[in-house]
Amino acid sequence: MRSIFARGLFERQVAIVTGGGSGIGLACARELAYLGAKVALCGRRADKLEAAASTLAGDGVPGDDVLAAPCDIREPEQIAAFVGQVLGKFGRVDVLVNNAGGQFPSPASELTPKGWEAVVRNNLNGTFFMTREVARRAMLPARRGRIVNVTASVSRGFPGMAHTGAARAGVENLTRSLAVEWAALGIRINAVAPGSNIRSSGTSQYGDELLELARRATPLKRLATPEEVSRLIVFLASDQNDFITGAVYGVDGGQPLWGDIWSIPEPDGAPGAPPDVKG
Ligand SMILES: CCCCCCCCC/C=C/C(=O)SCCNC(=O)CCNC(=O)[C@H](O)C(C)(C)COP(=O)(O)OP(=O)(O)OC[C@H]1O[C@@H](n2cnc3c(N)ncnc32)[C@H](O)[C@@H]1OP(=O)(O)O
Ligand SMILES: NC(=O)C1=CN([C@@H]2O[C@H](COP(=O)(O)OP(=O)(O)OC[C@H]3O[C@@H](n4cnc5c(N)ncnc54)[C@H](OP(=O)(O)O)[C@@H]3O)[C@@H](O)[C@H]2O)C=CC1
Repeated sequence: MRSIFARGLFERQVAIVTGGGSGIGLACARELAYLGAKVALCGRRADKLEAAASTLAGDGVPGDDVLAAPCDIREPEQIAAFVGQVLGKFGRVDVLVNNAGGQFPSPASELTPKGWEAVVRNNLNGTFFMTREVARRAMLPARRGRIVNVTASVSRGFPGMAHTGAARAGVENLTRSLAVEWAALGIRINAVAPGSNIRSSGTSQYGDELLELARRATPLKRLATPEEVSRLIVFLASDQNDFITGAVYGVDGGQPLWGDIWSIPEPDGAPGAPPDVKG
């Protein structure tokens, strides 16, 4: 089953999915296209985008309904050029899924200014500049639009990846601010926060061992698929969602509610054991 939603839900609509070349973004692009949207995908690597376009063609999506073009969301000029391409080809943007993102694990004390900035630009600045560009050039003039920001489950902090935790928390707060600023202008904006327990091209970079730790730390005791994240994004991106804005939803099997998500090494010199409290 490609979608739990009725075909035609996105008929005549145009959706941008950043990071649509793989994982959760590709699952969203496939589902949106299946439901009738014309889709525009971006990412940094052309080969991933070409493979994604072939996947969509294999799904039966007409080539004219797909635009896949490189764009590094850390670069505002590239964002402006990409949005220009989308408007040139399709003439409108109804849906924006800010899914592109990523980081690298590092103890906070080892993060260099360049490394910190790279990740904040990737996850916070890129999301804001893409949103601003699409809003100004398409959604605000049309007085309609649905934006979904894909963040990460950071409500308990993100030890071992403080840069991305801070950036994702920034996106969540941005989501609330824009929801109010643009409420009267026909735009709804929400965030979806996957746990570290989604089996995707993204988490495969961290290895099976970390995924197994995440599975065990998940009350539902399994990993999820990108499609299970996509269906919530797609609902929030649809016109059927009119009354939800400024919300952040976890798709995480209850993971933030219980136990260690993963272990990070004890810092040098830290006491290895809890204090003896016997009296
Ligand atoms: C703990 C438990 C975990 C547990 C982990 C479990 C988490 C699961 C939850 C999350 C899942 C996902 O997000 S899934 C998605 C995962 N996918 C990704 O993360 C891939 C995307 N990430 C990236 O592209 C990179 O991390 C990012 C930095 C953003 C962009 O990389 P680039 O190579 O373009 O970066 P550059 O601009 O060249 O590099 C800038 C600087 O960044 C730093 N830098 C870049 N890569 C680095 C690296 N691997 N290790 C150290 N430092 C690095 C260096 O200081 C670089 O400067 P120099 O030293 O001068 O070069
Ligand atoms: N899978 C999971 O469990 C979790 C995922 N997430 C988040 O969900 C989102 C999707 O992740 P997932 O599908 O798993 O992982 P992927 O790594 O498959 O997806 C990330 C996508 O973002 C693109 N991307 C990364 N940086 C940039 C950039 N600067 N400009 C444009 N595109 C970029 C990548 O393409 P390219 O390399 O070609 O640029 C890639 O297609 C990400 O934001 C991720 O951090 C959060 C928590 C958990």
